[in-house]
Amino acid sequence: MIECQTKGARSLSYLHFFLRVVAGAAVVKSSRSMASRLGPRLIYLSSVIFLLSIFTPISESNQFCDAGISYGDSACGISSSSSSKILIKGGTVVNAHQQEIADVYIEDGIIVAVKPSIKVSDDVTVLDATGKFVMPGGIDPHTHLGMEFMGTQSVDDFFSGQAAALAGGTTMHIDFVIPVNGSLSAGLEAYKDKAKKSCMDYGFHMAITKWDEIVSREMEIMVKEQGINSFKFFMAYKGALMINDELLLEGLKKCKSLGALAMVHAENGDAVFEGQKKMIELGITGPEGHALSRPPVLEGEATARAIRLAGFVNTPLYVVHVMSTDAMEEIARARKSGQRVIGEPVVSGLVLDDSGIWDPDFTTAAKYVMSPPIRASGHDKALQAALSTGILQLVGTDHCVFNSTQKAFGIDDFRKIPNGVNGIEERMHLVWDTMVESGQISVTDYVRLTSTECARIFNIYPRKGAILAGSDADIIIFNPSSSFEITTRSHHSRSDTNVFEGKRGKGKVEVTIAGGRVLWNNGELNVVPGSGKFIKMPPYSYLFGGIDKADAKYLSSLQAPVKRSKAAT
Ligand SMILES: NC(=O)NCCC(=O)O
Ligand SMILES: [Zn+2]
Ligand SMILES: [Zn+2]
Repeated sequence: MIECQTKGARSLSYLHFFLRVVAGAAVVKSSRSMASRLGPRLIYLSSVIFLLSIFTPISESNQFCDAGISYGDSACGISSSSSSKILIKGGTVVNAHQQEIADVYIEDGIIVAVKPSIKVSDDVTVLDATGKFVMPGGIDPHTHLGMEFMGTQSVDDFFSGQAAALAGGTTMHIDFVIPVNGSLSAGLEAYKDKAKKSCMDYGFHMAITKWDEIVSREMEIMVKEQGINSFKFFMAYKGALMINDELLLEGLKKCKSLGALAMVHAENGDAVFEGQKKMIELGITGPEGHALSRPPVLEGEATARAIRLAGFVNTPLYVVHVMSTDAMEEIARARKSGQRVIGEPVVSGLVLDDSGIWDPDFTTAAKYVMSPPIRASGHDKALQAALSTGILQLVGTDHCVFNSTQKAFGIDDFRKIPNGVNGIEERMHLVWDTMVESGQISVTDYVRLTSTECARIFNIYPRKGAILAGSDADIIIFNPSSSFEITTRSHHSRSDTNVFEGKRGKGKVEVTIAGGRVLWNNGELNVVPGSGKFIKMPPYSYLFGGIDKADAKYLSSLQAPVKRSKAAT
């Protein structure tokens, strides 16, 4: 059991309790002596004290309750510490490069020391982590909170989605800004507004949905002034977000010139459109039509095309939500040839197969509709193997949740089912159980795949993704001997369904510390809207190192004179 309240926090609670008792007594006494000389003034004074004592927060969880939201039974009582000094004692501290038994001392949101036997004063909150892993909080590279998509909006916003993330051990996420009518700056303003209610740190990628001089200039502003270092190109969603090869080429060149990472949703959108028409003509209108209309070959084709175009421009490429063996093998081939390609599987693709989408119950089947689709059994295992051998580099979620009422927009036509599934709360547990418990990866690999590699790729390491002196205090305490179970009843998402319903496994995130505060502690969530920070991500991550040398070599090879003999007349 984890010790949680500091002496300071306890005495604050006692003081609060005392204040309430005194003020309450004063109200009673003054009402009894109403006829006395001081009556009206005393009534006024004591009533003010009494009201103040009622509305003075005991802990931040009161603000959480004021927001009209509660998670768990005791979220509105005295819960986690708000101390700015925390000592995590006796755990196994795991970084991507090593693990060691050590204490971790935190002050004002920053890790101050990581070493054995740290001594602290009485005002420090002490968390005993003996027998447990102390790891960097998860970083989810791929989310869509409050996303306007397919005529509706994903139900988890920057508060509920982040609260769910924290309950599952994730302390930062990177969301995709969607431009407004192609305008990046209008899109960014809209997302800054959505993110005002954040209760944990976040960053932004930016989607590119049209091309002109203004967009090109706005990309520069995003990178140089707004802390965005990655741009996503949707090769699918014809008639909505989809771009063509010409735009992709322009975008790749611009990304390279800015040191920004190009990302692709790789599916052949024209062929998907054809596939959808074919299914409807055949009378296949249910959710299974979604999977049948966009088979793995279309994901493989688009992945190969994006890789070749990025190779042609010589700029790094990040392939989001790799769902099939077809796409994964294209990435493997490119990496083997020396090309800088990052592959991101998502937790739904790693642990689920397509059986759900064939369920006879529409609500059940529709909840699995996402793009690219969750594939037939076999792809999941291949993606796990690719992750464990370094072909794929990090795990995201693509958390983009629509409830069963929204999914029912497509009851007669699978093309109208909003695409997206959950995962932000479940990723850390499912990756542990699937990959570490099965012996496919080590604990240090787990940290790399769920946190460190994301921080490196998006150029915020070691501020994020590490337990080192000077890093942000985003930390989880993970009990490998405990267990988890996923249910819609107990999850923190606003959705009324969960694609991982009923999954159980070993390991449990017992404590989540974000920004140096204990926000999740043994089933109690203690979050404050507006407390999360936007994390600026600078350009030119490690993926760009040496690109200029390769370019220079290529250019000089072009300048070698070609000797031709004069043609006979
Ligand atoms: N993946 C999905 O189905 N929905 C979210 C948008 C996207 O990433 O394509
Ligand atoms: Zn996508
Ligand atoms: Zn996505």
